[in-house]
Amino acid sequence: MSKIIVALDGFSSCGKSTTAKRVAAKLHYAFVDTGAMYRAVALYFHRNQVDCNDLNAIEKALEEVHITFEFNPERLASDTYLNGENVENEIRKMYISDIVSQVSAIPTVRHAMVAQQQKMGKKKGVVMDGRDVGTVVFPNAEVKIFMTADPKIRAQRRKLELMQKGEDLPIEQIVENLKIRDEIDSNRSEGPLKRADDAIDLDTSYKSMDEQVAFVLEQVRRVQHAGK
Ligand SMILES: Nc1ncnc2c1ncn2[C@@H]1O[C@H](COP(=O)(O)OP(=O)(O)OP(=O)(O)O)[C@@H](O)[C@H]1O
Ligand SMILES: Nc1ccn([C@@H]2O[C@H](COP(=O)(O)O)[C@@H](O)[C@H]2O)c(=O)n1
Repeated sequence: MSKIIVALDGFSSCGKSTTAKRVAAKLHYAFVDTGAMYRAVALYFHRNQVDCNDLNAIEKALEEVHITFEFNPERLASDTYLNGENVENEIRKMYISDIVSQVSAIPTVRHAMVAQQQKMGKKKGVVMDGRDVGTVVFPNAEVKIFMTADPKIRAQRRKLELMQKGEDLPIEQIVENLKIRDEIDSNRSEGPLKRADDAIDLDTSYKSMDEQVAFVLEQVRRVQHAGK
């Protein structure tokens, strides 16, 4: 069976990454969490006080940012590394969620990340999740899914996840963060969050994780059988 590209885009906290991870494992494909890349850049900018309005400083900083993924056998998933440091936990914290959309809206940042993502998917056999995978990174991806979910359900799921990681935040703060991020992500000039015309919709509000994964796998099988 020839390898394809599976693009999962959509709003924050709809279940893109967890679904993509499981689909990739089932297909023996690579999984790329593009959000983790933007979060790692945001962490670097935060730590080094990079001025988001200073193009020279941004370009210089991006030369210093090296993002890699390494499989963690304890989590059975890949951890994100920034210049050799495991930043997987740090980039998921709320202070990064609060700044990442400002950083990811900078065109120079997007150009650098998109180029890396395109390299990662060059040989196909990849499941990639994000906001612009089916529109900008791989407009010819064989399977494109656009994920949505009720904002209250998304916030509740994220609250539970953060609690499990030791961050107990009021639901209102999480709702606000998701709302602001979706707004900035949808309205930026470069690579905005947008449903590709040929994407298939998946509303995860009342779906189980298994159902989500099965839905995506069904689309993959359909495309693979059609192309045989
Ligand atoms: N169908 C589901 N039922 C219950 N919980 C779910 C479901 N789908 C996803 N979740 C949970 O919701 C949370 C958010 O999921 P996930 O991180 O995959 O979303 P995402 O779309 O990748 O978010 P983001 O874009 O913010 O990274 C996770 O804790 C995940 O386990
Ligand atoms: N393709 C992408 C992926 C993500 N972003 C930005 O990163 C933020 C964090 O992403 P998560 O998937 O971890 O929530 C997101 O809010 C976007 O600002 C992006 O721009 N493009």
